Amino acid sequence: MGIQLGMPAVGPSRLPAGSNPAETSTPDSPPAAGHGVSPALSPADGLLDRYGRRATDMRLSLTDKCNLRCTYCMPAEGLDWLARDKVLSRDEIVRLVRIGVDRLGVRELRLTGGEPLVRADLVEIVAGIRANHPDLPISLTTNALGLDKKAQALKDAGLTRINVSLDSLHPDTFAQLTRRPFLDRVLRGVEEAARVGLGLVKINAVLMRGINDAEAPDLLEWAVSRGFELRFIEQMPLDADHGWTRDGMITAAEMRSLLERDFVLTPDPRRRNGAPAERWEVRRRATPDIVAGTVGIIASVTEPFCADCVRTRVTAEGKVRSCLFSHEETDLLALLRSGADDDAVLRRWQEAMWGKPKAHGMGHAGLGAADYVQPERTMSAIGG
Ligand SMILES: Nc1nc2c(ncn2[C@@H]2O[C@H](COP(=O)(O)OP(=O)(O)OP(=O)(O)O)[C@@H](O)[C@H]2O)c(=O)[nH]1
Ligand SMILES: C[S@@+](CC[C@H](N)C(=O)[O-])C[C@H]1O[C@@H](n2cnc3c(N)ncnc32)[C@H](O)[C@@H]1O
Ligand code: SF4
Ligand code: SF4
Repeated sequence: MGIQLGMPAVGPSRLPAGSNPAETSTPDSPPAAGHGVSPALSPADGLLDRYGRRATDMRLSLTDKCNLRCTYCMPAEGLDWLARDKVLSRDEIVRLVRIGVDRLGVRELRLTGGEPLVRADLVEIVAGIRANHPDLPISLTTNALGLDKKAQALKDAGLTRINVSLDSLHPDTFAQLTRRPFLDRVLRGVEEAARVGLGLVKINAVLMRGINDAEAPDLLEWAVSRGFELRFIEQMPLDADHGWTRDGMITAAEMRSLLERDFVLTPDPRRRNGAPAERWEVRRRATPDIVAGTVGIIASVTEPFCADCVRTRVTAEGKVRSCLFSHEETDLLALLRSGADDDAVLRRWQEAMWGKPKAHGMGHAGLGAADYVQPERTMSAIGG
């Protein structure tokens, strides 16, 4: 192992049995070196952090642009979009993924944004990554606008799976939440993704009090009857309008009780493996002996999963964010463009991840707590 400079062994395999230093019951301060002071890590250490977590799930934002304006994410007027030359090019993306996978232990890739489908070279990006990594799971999180025209090409290029964000099946509610009247187009995109075999299709829905919360059981019925896996998401304080409140948010517990109107939920026995979604088997009340499908609940606020976090994020500008809620970023794009070799890039990436906060961008979990400071970037600019 490459940890030197008197650093204690902190990798997961070297932790005391039964303990995880990222659990909220442990002290807020890191177990070793202060923030920014990283030990000499070898490539074999991968994307290890001070709390012993190792990131294997790379989430790469392809653009900050989007054609929707979801109220919990973007302001109505949009944002100041990045100039094209400030954004990772296809070749830079392919190279970063290669370094992550071949050198740093990345085992799955999520392409996100902004809206990844607005990138004209999306199919070429997927094909370029797939050419290097025949077995890498590559998934896309998208609002599905225009997916009906691109789904087959994406499948052919090597995309494995898709997550579509869809908060309502009612045109008016959809338009209220996204500030755009495009429900039909999104539904066409979802259907085409399923048709070409970009499955298992997952659907992401953020529940907003008084807007789409009452629709939760209908959304679930729609999803399970089509073989989709729906995930309900607690709203996080990452919106441009700073409109989030703890009381306004629909909690995971509320979500479960909303669904109980029509369904019985029982814990899914499969392992969670650090995934944001806690999964439940779904049975309709009318046919309680038949498992109709699965639902996931993503309780980032009330039931945080930071202790098992395996995610590393790279923004469209090529900056590493070790946590969704980080206040620090590490520029890899400038390094790539300076002619640096792969070793230099991977070292910088490792240093960034070593400084990963314990939870929610802080030394403890607590979205919306008195000491929580919302990051400057919105969810769309981070890469959700
Ligand atoms: N707090 C927190 N929330 C996250 C994180 N990653 C994802 N989420 C939340 O989970 C939602 C769904 O993320 P997706 O990228 O669609 O999918 P996923 O759940 O990570 O992955 P799969 O189940 O493998 O498709 C996001 O919109 C976020 O709200 C994370 O690292 N931290
Ligand atoms: C930022 S979007 C990027 C990809 C694509 N535009 C989409 O909407 O799927 C990724 C995910 O973040 C979620 N999201 C955005 N803002 C959020 C917030 N404040 N709290 C929780 N989830 C949020 C969206 O619902 C979406 O599922
Ligand atoms: S959640 Fe996705 S679709 Fe909605 S505004 Fe944000 S980036 Fe766009
Ligand atoms: S908030 Fe940060 S540490 Fe927690 S799960 Fe998300 S990215 Fe990981």
